[in-house]
Amino acid sequence: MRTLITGGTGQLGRALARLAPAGIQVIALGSHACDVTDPAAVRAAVETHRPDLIVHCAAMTDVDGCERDPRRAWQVNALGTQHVAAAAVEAGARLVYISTNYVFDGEAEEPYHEFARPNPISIYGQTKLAGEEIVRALFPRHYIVRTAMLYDETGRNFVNTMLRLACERPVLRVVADQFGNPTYAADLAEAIWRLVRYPAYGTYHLVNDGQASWFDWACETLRLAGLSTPVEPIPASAYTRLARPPRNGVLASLAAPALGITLRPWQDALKRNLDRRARLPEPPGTA
Ligand SMILES: NC(=O)C1=CN([C@@H]2O[C@H](COP(=O)(O)OP(=O)(O)OC[C@H]3O[C@@H](n4cnc5c(N)ncnc54)[C@H](OP(=O)(O)O)[C@@H]3O)[C@@H](O)[C@H]2O)C=CC1
Ligand SMILES: Cc1cn([C@H]2C[C@H](O)[C@@H](COP(=O)(O)OP(=O)(O)O[C@H]3O[C@@H](C)C(=O)[C@@H](O)[C@H]3O)O2)c(=O)[nH]c1=O
Repeated sequence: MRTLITGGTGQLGRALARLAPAGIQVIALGSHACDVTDPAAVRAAVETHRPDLIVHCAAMTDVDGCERDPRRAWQVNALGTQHVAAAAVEAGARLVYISTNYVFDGEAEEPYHEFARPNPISIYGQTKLAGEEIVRALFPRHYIVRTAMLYDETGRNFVNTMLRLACERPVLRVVADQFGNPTYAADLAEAIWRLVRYPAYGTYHLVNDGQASWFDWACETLRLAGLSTPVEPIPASAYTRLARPPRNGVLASLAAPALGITLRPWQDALKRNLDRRARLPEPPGTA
C-alpha cells in the first residue's frame, strides 16, 4: 500500500511516517512539496505518487492565527481539503481527513461522541468542519478522524510551551475550566494505521483515554519532568487570546472501540513521551 501524507512535516505527519507498518510505503509532503491551496500541485503530487491511501493532515493549526486571517484559514483548511478530496476521487485513493474537537461548541455536559452535533465557535473550528463536510459530500471511502490537544516531542504544542515557560517564569498561570483529551501524536498515528486496515468508513474520535484541563495537563507535565515551578489555576476569562476554545472539548468514542481500537490513558502517554525525549539526542547548539 502506498500512502501519501499531506502536512507530512507536522507533528502527526512525522509520527505517521515514523510508525508506518512494514509493507506500507509512505510519501510525506510538507507545504513546499505540496501546497494544498494549489489544486495543480495537489493533482501533480497524486499523479506522481499514485497513492492507494491519502492521509490529509495539512492544516492551518494556529488557532488564534485563524481568527486574525480567516481568509487564509478557509483557503487552507476548507478549500485545501476540497483539492485533496477531489484528487483522491480522481486517483481512486481512500482518504483519511484529520479533524478536531474544536468543531464542538463545548456547551454539553457530557463528552462528545461521533454522532453529536458540531457547532464550532472559532474560525479554526468552522474551517475544519467545512473540510469534514466536503469530504463527506465528495467521497464515500473516507475516514474522518477527530482528535484533540495533540503533542509530540518536537513542534509547537502545549507540552513544549509549558516545559519552556517553566524554565523562564517563576510561576505558571494556566486555565483550569476548559477541558479536552491530551493526545500523543505517536499513539494517534498507531491508531490510524490500525483503523485503515478496516474498510469501515465513517467518523472516528481518536484520543488518549481520560480528560484534562489545561491546568491538569500542565501540572502532570511538570511533575513528570521533575520541574518544581508552581502552577496556579486561572479561569479562561483571565487568559487573553483571540479564539475561544470550547469549555468542554472532551471527545469520547462509540465507533473506535467497536473495532477494538482504544488508546491508553493520557497520563501514561505523556510519561512515555517525556521518557522518550530524555533519550533523544540534544539538538545542536543547545548545550
Ligand atoms: N495540533 C493539535 O492540537 C490538533 C491538530 N488537529 C489536526 O491534526 C492535523 C495535524 O496537526 P499537527 O500535526 O499538530 O499540525 P502541525 O501544526 O504540526 O503541522 C501542520 C502541517 O500542515 C502543513 N501545512 C500548513 N499549511 C499548508 C498548506 N497550505 N499546504 C500544505 N501543507 C500545509 C505544514 O506544512 P509546513 O510545515 O511545510 O508548512 C505542516 O506539515 C491537522 O489537520 C489539525 O487540524 C486536530 C486536533 C488537535
Ligand atoms: C501559554 C499558556 C497557555 N494556557 C492555556 C490557555 C490557552 O487557551 C491554551 C493555549 O494552548 P495552545 O496554543 O496549545 O491551544 P490551542 O492552539 O487552542 O490548541 C488547540 O490546537 C488546535 C490545532 C486543536 O485542534 C485543538 O484540539 C487544541 O489542541 O493553553 C494557559 O492557560 N497559560 C499559559 O501560560
